[in-house]
Amino acid sequence: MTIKNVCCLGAGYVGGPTCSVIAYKCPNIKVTVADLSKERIAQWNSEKLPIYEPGLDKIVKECRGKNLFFSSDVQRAILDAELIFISVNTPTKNIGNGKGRAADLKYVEGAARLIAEVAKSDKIVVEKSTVPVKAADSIMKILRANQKQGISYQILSNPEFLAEGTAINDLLNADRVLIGGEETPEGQAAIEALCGIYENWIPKSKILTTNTWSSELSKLAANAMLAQRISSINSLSAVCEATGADISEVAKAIGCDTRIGAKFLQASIGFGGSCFQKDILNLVYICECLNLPEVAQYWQQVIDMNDFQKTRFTSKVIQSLFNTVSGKKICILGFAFKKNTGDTRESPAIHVANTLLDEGACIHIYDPKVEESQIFEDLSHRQNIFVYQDAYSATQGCHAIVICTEWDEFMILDFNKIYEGMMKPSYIFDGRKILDHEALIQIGFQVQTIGRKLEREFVPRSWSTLE
Ligand SMILES: NC(=O)c1ccc[n+]([C@@H]2O[C@H](COP(=O)([O-])OP(=O)(O)OC[C@H]3O[C@@H](n4cnc5c(N)ncnc54)[C@H](O)[C@@H]3O)[C@@H](O)[C@H]2O)c1
Ligand SMILES: O=c1ccn([C@@H]2O[C@H](COP(=O)(O)OP(=O)(O)O[C@H]3O[C@H](CO)[C@@H](O)[C@H](O)[C@H]3O)[C@@H](O)[C@H]2O)c(=O)[nH]1
Repeated sequence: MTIKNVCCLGAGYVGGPTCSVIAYKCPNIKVTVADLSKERIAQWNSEKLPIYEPGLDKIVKECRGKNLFFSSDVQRAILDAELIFISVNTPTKNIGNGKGRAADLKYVEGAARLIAEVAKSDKIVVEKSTVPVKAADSIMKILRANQKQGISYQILSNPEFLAEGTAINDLLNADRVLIGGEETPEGQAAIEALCGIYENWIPKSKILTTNTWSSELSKLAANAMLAQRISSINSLSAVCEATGADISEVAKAIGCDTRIGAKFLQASIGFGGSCFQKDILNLVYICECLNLPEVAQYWQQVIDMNDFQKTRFTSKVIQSLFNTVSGKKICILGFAFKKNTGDTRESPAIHVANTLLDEGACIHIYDPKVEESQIFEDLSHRQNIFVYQDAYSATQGCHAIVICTEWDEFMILDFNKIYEGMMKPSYIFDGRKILDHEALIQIGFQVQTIGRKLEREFVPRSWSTLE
């Protein structure tokens, strides 16, 4: 079966880029991205897209109106499509059973019920959202319980592995595409149909097909393993700070072992983003439900270590500033959870800002891509927050700078100029290990970073030079 008409429910960080790339690579397929939010769809149809992702603008502008459409007419999109991606949000439940841990599947269920209500022909329904193992079973039950005569459904699991900031490259050059489905002839035919879409640009050898449950679990497992590496290296960064070892040197030394590999060993202020914490909590909850408490505790440690790292870093900032930040101006450079995105979900910068505000500090914030309104919303519209449009004005008159996101532009700032405008002693806390610490110390800064002791006696610049 060759698919000619695809729709995607959910025009978010996954649905938008994924379907744009499908449209771009498959000019013969009509792709409609549909969302219940009229506002989000209007943004996708405007000059300024709702998300910032390098390379996305070009692809959307090339395909939009040709074979790529953004629509809030969800019913129409479902009616016309042969294959439907469900790419809706699956946040952590915030009420009831499993509160704070289990994935909330209300939007997935809502999408399934909508398909059941509207569909008038056979549909392949593809789980793109990250879901607990066995979620496809629930979707199938809803669809089949509401099945109209003569209509049949196949459910596939096709988790998405893109990372924000590199989404387009990840989609164009995926390490692998994973498709799980039923082991029946109909299930296999549906898998073949979805493979047919990806084969337009992904080599066959990189398209893995499995049973549905392996596919669902692999997504949670991949995120848990990636986050575990970050927590492991962050735990060692604390040992480095206490001993004089340097975490960058340690990461390089262990990463050279091809069995370990160099990626995802960047010690940091802690991982953020909408996925890692949510998906590990989900895995922990599943393990508890399966009566596997030891396995649940094992993965819970990855999150506990991340919380420890965020708290440890923020405490260091406060302690270094003579154990009080009350009334001090502190500049946070970078508010997104990583560079090259405007996304702030679970950003460690939120933790840093809130803790400093609790201690009475006045916060100056600059991020190249995060909207001012988003920062105020993330910090619950608290007092003493000032958002700037560039790093120089944000740091002016501040006692300290805290680097929370590894934006490239922070590496090439004129720190001599920044130093002149700051209160003395001037502190920099580099939570991303991106700056030239030796050069900053030469300028006169007091510098602290992750995973490396940089203790220097405080000597103001004028005392240290013989004039
Ligand atoms: N953000 C990522 O980098 C990433 C990567 C891989 C997987 N995922 C997973 O993909 C899923 C989506 O994540 P996201 O970041 O794109 O979420 P998002 O919040 O950006 O977007 C979800 C969209 O779904 C819409 N929606 C909800 N119910 C709907 C319905 N019934 N019909 C149509 N639209 C509906 C919402 O209005 C929202 O715009 C999640 O399960 C997430 O875990 C995310
Ligand atoms: O060595 C590293 C790598 C990452 N991070 C941090 O970890 C977080 C997550 O980064 P990253 O994984 O690059 O971005 P995400 O967009 O959250 O992508 C993750 O989550 C997605 C959603 O499930 C998956 O699809 C991706 O494969 C997975 O990498 C960010 O705060 C990074 O700064 C580190 O601290 N050190």
